[in-house]
Amino acid sequence: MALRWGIVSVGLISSDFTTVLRTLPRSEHQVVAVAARDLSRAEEFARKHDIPKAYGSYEELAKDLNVEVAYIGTQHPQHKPTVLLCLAAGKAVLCEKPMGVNAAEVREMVAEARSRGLFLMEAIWTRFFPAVEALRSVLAQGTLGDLRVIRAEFGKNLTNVPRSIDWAQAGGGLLDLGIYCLQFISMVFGGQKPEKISAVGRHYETGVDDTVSVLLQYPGGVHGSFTCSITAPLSNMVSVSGTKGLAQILSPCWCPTELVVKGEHKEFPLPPAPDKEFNFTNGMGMIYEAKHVRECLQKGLKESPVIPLAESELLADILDEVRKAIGITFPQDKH
Ligand SMILES: NC(=O)C1=CN([C@@H]2O[C@H](COP(=O)(O)OP(=O)(O)OC[C@H]3O[C@@H](n4cnc5c(N)ncnc54)[C@H](OP(=O)(O)O)[C@@H]3O)[C@@H](O)[C@H]2O)C=CC1
Ligand SMILES: O=C1OC[C@@H](O)[C@@H](O)[C@@H]1O
Repeated sequence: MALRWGIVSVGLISSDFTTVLRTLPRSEHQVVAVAARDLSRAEEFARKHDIPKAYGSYEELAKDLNVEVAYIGTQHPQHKPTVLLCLAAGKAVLCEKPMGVNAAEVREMVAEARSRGLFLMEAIWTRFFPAVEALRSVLAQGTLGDLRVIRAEFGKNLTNVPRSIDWAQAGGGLLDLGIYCLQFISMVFGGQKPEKISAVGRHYETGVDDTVSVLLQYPGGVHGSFTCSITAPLSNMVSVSGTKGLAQILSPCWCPTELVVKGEHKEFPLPPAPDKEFNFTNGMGMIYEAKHVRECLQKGLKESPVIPLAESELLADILDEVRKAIGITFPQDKH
């Protein structure tokens, strides 16, 4: 039975995700509706992607009984209201990262999903790439020995991307790029709560975070560190080091296809996407999370075992602490 998707908002990532869904067998995934704040834009998107139903409001899509799961592709501050809207209408939800602007928002969404017995997942698509699955396998086999340190970097000049420098839209590197680094560190250290968090960083002229470095001490004398930046290019790699060796996820670490383990290079090419256009790097890699959502729903799961809701809450808690440490507050923090 095909999983019936509704796409909420017609922006850049929504276009990429819809493109990916339409490469999948129609017997497994179908995009049945799309909604935007403006009907004409929704209709244009529907024409581009051959979607049967277009709405001029998210509310109308939420009421569409033919939609089983909503994909939330709005900008950060609009994630919570649209997630809550779709949950209230009984939809399963896949929400783009970061699911919330802060931990309070994430917890509100998680509580709502749990109270309604509905599936909710944060689209940390990185965790579903074969290269990252291979890293998890290497770690589980003890190939690196006793872990000592993990480092991650993600920096690119995003000052030409309006939402990235817009304080009102919760811009900056931490929520947008830093979350990728942090989720690697948290994954490697088993979703444990760090014992100590410290951070230094600079603000961009619009009040969002520009470049931030974070140090995280975990139980057992191990630690992780990351740097994210919206103005300076960084290596965009992840390294995991233990007493028996080093593993590296090569750039682009947030959507990787290459893993190096103790010097041995392994490639995990994306599925072919002939004549498909994407707005973002390795967009075809969203196929993995899309398949995962369907697998979860077929099993009757209410959350992903790969990116559990408690992990989304933990990531948000840590990012809150980092923002507080470097003096970045958003309007949502005042509630
Ligand atoms: N997984 C990944 O690889 C990626 C994830 N993302 C995530 O996806 C989300 C969207 O990013 P992206 O597609 O670049 O965003 P866009 O700039 O394309 O905006 C997405 C949608 O947000 C709505 N929107 C835009 N501006 C405003 C505003 N000021 N107030 C209210 N709503 C607004 C619009 O919805 P409407 O269409 O209804 O008008 C727009 O289409 C982000 O949270 C980002 O973190 C982004 C890129 C890659
Ligand atoms: O998640 C994303 O992918 C990498 C960057 O383009 C970032 O802005 C985007 O949100």
